[in-house]
Amino acid sequence: MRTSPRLSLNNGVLIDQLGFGLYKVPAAEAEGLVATALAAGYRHFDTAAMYGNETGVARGISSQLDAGSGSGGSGELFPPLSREDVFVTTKVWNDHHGFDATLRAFDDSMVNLGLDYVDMYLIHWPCPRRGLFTETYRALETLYREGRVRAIGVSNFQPAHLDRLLAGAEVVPAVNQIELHPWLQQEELRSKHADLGIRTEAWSPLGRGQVLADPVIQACAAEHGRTPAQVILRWHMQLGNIAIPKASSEARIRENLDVFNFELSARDMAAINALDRGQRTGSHPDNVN
Ligand SMILES: NC(=O)C1=CN([C@@H]2O[C@H](COP(=O)(O)OP(=O)(O)OC[C@H]3O[C@@H](n4cnc5c(N)ncnc54)[C@H](OP(=O)(O)O)[C@@H]3O)[C@@H](O)[C@H]2O)C=CC1
Ligand SMILES: O=C(O)C(=O)[C@@H](O)[C@H](O)C(=O)CO
Repeated sequence: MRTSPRLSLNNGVLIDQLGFGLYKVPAAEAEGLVATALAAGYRHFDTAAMYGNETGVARGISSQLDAGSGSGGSGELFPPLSREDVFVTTKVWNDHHGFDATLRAFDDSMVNLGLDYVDMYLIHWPCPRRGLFTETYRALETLYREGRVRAIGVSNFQPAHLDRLLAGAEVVPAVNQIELHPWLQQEELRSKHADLGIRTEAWSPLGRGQVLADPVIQACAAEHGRTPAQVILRWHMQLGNIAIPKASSEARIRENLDVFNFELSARDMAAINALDRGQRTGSHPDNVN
């Protein structure tokens, strides 16, 4: 059964607020991890052409389609999982910017994923020096109008990139997927997204694991009898972010989804909000081309 609540995107499409990220997961391992995550209750998967694992993600999903979607081995019977229950995001990589190249990249991703449609297609990075993201986005709008993708959006867009995109766009991006965790809280972007009706999606929501050691997070976890990962993911949920943590073991996969039965107080939220130090674990979007 689905565990995460769903949020409505700006076109009414629903997305699970907590999904599963697949960066640096080899295709052969993706199959097993996706199957494990589905059995645990995840229904939202974040991949990309650049991750090289779309075929493994597809195999993991199809291994569970029409199978009982058990949520914990209790022997209960659940309805079979169908394609419509699963939300799959993939992304066009930087070397396929441009209208025709993006349409070709999308076709390749569809073949890899073996799907009739993709739930969400994103521009992975704006690549400002290539100067092609508006043209790339026109290809996404075409795919959206053709019904091949249910929602389109961007990733790693800075405020100026969004302004430039929106000046010529017909479809407001459904999400901007950005690096976001307690050490990099992206307040300016979050408030711009809220004004524009764009959902904020947090990549590296655990700061690639680095933020787990933060003493404030550790103290909060001890106080609630939770793990540091659960505290950080709960913080994301209470802020209204979509978050896509990656994990490599069944125990962590389940732990990260088990965040919907406790609440951080206003004091906890304020203490975590005070941890922002503008610290990236990945590249600055202006430097990726
Ligand atoms: N659009 C973009 O440009 C980007 C998108 N992404 C997306 O975001 C996803 C998540 O980001 P990612 O960079 O993977 O980083 P995360 O913040 O999700 O952290 C993942 C790291 O935390 C560890 N971890 C996960 N859960 C736990 C836990 N419960 N306890 C202890 N350690 C834990 C993992 O270890 P282990 O794996 O060993 O379990 C891994 O080392 C990616 O997989 C990808 O889908 C990421 C980067 C850029
Ligand atoms: O994971 C992704 O989707 C990425 O694009 C990156 O992790 C990226 O390659 C990066 O952060 C490099 O610093």
